Amino acid sequence: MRKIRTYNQISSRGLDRFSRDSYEVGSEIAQPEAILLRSHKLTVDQIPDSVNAIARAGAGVNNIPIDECTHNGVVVFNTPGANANAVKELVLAGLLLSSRGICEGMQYVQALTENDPAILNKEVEKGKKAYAGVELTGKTLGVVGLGAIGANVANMALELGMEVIGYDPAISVEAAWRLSSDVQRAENLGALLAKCDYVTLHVPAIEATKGMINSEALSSAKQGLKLLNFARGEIVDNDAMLAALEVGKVARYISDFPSLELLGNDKVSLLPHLGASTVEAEENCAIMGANQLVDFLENGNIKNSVNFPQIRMERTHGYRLTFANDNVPKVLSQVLALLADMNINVIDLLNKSRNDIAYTILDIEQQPDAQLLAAVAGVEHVFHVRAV
Ligand SMILES: NC(=O)c1ccc[n+]([C@@H]2O[C@H](COP(=O)([O-])OP(=O)(O)OC[C@H]3O[C@@H](n4cnc5c(N)ncnc54)[C@H](O)[C@@H]3O)[C@@H](O)[C@H]2O)c1
Ligand SMILES: O=C(O)[C@H](O)COP(=O)(O)O
Repeated sequence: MRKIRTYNQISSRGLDRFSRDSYEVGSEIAQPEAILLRSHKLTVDQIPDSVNAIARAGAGVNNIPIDECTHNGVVVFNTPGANANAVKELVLAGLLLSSRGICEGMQYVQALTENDPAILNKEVEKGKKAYAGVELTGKTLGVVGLGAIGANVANMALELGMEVIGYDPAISVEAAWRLSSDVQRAENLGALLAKCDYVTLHVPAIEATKGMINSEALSSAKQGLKLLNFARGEIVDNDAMLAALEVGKVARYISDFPSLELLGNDKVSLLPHLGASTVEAEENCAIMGANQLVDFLENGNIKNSVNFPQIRMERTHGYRLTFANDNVPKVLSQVLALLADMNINVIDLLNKSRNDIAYTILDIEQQPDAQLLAAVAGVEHVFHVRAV
């Protein structure tokens, strides 16, 4: 039986992808071959040597120690785009919440104690002026990060009649294809902030983005900016944000990532990390993550990994082994020479690389035994070998 250790609540539609005959899946499993999780902050000591793969049912992988995984040959997957629509819809709610007195108006109505319908109606009509807002149509939205979510948000905002300016220095070709040509391009973050009434963040939490919304960035913002953060808390410097709210530079901060210093500020609206919490997104992410794990564990194929190359080879009639190595010359030729010396015929092979690592799928005539696996593992620069 293959063992999968789960963390967090994973949709049963995804867990059903692991056939009961071949997989044992649960949150108490010891020595798993793979881990399937959502936002659980995974520590190195929670990744035993038995683990070959980790799937994040979601987009952000800042809760996984990627470098250590790569070093140990552990393939890390995420599920790009699987929850993008859910986040886009909540961004729409965020835009409306920051524009109209929706929550405040609801609180006002809820606090009314009047029993007479006519007087109640009078109070409603008298009170509403305190909660008037502005419309989105005609305003300018800045979208920082134009990947799966950002592109969806940008296109949606155009349909709402907003002007849209995007900033993404590392935009992928696929993301650029998804984006409407009506989205204007900002050369840098400061230029975007200077022109926008609303800014929404959709970048991953990486070194380059942590604290990118700091006092310097906010100083270039238009007075009265409404900032939406459905990306990660650490992308915004909260002290700088509180100072900008104090002087009205930022009129409203909507964030999916509560933190102590933000609690209780009436210009800040906090949600409990709800961006991807829809039935549909949870199912999409769990199904995609589980499918990727199954294909990797059973065939060695890799799709949507954040640390290993994309690779897929059709099964042949032979036996399969896979290995990962430092991306340096002569490793593959040494493994092939070793097979030749052992008189083992190769049926098919595929080799791909990504940055510093290479990964090979090799179909051979003979079932790989412990001696062969140890011999491949012994080739200099090979750091992970698996019979699949
Ligand atoms: N609130 C939630 O529940 C929720 C749900 C899904 C994703 N997220 C967060 O949103 C992030 C984005 O998700 P996605 O699915 O769109 O990911 P994605 O990988 O499709 O898109 C991220 C984009 O950010 C761009 N980018 C990277 N560095 C940048 C920088 N310095 N400046 C501007 N752009 C930069 C990348 O080029 C890419 O196009 C995730 O990493 C995650 O942290 C949050
Ligand atoms: O990065 C993501 O996909 C989101 O933050 C969703 O996280 P969750 O799966 O824990 O809701």
